[in-house]
Amino acid sequence: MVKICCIGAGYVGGPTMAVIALKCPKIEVVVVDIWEPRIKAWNSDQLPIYEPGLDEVVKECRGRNLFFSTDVEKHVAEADIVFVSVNTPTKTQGLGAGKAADLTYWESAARKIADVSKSDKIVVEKSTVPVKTAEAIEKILTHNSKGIKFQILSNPEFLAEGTAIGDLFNPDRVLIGGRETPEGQKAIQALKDVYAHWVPEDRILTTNLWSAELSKLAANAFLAQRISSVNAMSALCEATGADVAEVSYAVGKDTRIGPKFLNSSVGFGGSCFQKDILNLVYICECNGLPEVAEYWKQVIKINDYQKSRFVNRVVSSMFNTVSQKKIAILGFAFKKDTGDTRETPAIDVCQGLLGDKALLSIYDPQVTEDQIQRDLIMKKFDWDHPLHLQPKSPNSSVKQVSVTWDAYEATKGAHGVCILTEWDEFKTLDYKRIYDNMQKPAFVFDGRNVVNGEKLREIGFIVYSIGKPLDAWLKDMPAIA
Ligand SMILES: NC(=O)C1=CN([C@@H]2O[C@H](COP(=O)(O)OP(=O)(O)OC[C@H]3O[C@@H](n4cnc5c(N)ncnc54)[C@H](O)[C@@H]3O)[C@@H](O)[C@H]2O)C=CC1
Ligand SMILES: O=C(O)[C@H]1O[C@H](OP(=O)(O)OP(=O)(O)OC[C@H]2O[C@@H](n3ccc(=O)[nH]c3=O)[C@H](O)[C@@H]2O)[C@H](O)[C@@H](O)[C@@H]1O
Repeated sequence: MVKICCIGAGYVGGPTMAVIALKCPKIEVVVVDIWEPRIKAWNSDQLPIYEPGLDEVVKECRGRNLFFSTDVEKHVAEADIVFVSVNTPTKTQGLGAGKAADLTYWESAARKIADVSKSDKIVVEKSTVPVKTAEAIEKILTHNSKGIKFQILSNPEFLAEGTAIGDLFNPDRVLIGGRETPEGQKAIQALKDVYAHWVPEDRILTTNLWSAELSKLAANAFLAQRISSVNAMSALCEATGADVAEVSYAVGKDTRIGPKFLNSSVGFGGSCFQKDILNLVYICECNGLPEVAEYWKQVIKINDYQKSRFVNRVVSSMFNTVSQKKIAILGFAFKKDTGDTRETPAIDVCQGLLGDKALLSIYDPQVTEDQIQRDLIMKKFDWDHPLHLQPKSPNSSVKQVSVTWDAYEATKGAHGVCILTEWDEFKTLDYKRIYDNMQKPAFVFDGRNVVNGEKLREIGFIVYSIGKPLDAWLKDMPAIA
């Protein structure tokens, strides 16, 4: 029986390995992590991450050929294929701080593999890493390997949160990069055989190591670039009376451009887009390519601009001050169908409003008060370290913030409502009831274009929708970005 071990039981390691176990009943899959509570949760009925469809997959194979354990050494030693899916955060200190990937966790995983291995192994980079990481990992492994042979493969993951199970069941492609030697090709074939249990052969792409590593950074940069492009257009739409949804639709009808990933928003979030682009920028700078670095940096700059533009719009519309005004925040996760708040635009928007002394009342169907308070206090990039290794936040909370489990409670007595995540339930709230319980004039700032602006205007709201023609009220109170 082929044995797979995955180091890192997070948003990628957990779902990916669960699907491999489901599709390959004859392969034993063990997911290991140093973070005990997380492994405990994987072994319970309350999985550590919320992901539609994940519970069913785990239930079917946990205990059969899928296991979760903290015994990293034992399971790495026994495995034929070791996936590494640990954190690769942005460095917060030292050389490359604020841009370069922090490979501390990767290096520690690689050293562990080298230390405990007694047989040859295929080591698979599942984490997103800088191009050329495999070379460094090879050095660590071969340096300590006591004659044991390791083959390194790059097999980046392209799943998106909220749709992870569907993405894993039916991937656009599986990418495997390896050495062009006979041993490298043999390792590629072994991993191909795993995916071939359910992925059609023409969707399994094989490349050299560096192409695979770089393709992952490139794919995220291209995706984020589309959002920044449409968000840049949204500002121009507001200035000219064009409607960004109509522009996106018309542009996306060109088959060369395509319709996906053209939704204007308050900004992209999530654990990877910003981190991976910063990493790309750093790699370009290190390779003496400042123009290329500048080009990609602009994707982040527009994203930051979009978030601050939104805050400015809120404040300027409300007579240039939100001091002591209750503002309801609907949605805190970085997108719908996930409880993940890593790099969510809601953090920047809330911090912006708090900077203007607003009182925030936050509701998200999947995010706890504890998480929200931690996010609002935490320093940039600290969030991307394993929870038990994150710097302890001061034992305090942001006093001007309250968190509720009910949208109507959050909006009661508020001057304004900001919609920051596109949860489906926000489309069907009783906005008349919300309006009746708010201060007047009552504002809705829709950062995801989920509500029907016309209907809300009929109720009496002043409505701002990203990239849509502006209400007369908003035109009279221009926001300075
Ligand atoms: N979250 C996502 O949707 C995607 C993430 N990625 C990439 O996958 C990688 C992992 O991301 P996530 O799963 O989101 O991170 P995560 O933070 O949810 O999980 C990483 C896990 O690795 C564990 N870990 C760290 N060092 C360890 C060590 N030495 N030994 C054992 N366990 C260790 C941590 O305790 C943590 O549970 C990152 O490189 C990320 O860029 C790639 C595609 C999608
Ligand atoms: O490397 C990663 O971590 C992953 O990053 C993204 O996945 P994810 O961040 O989970 O979610 P997305 O659906 O890409 O959304 C990212 C952000 O962009 C925003 N977005 C997305 C699409 C759009 O049209 N407009 C828009 O503002 C979302 O609301 C969200 O805040 C990529 O889509 C995955 O392919 C990749 O594997």
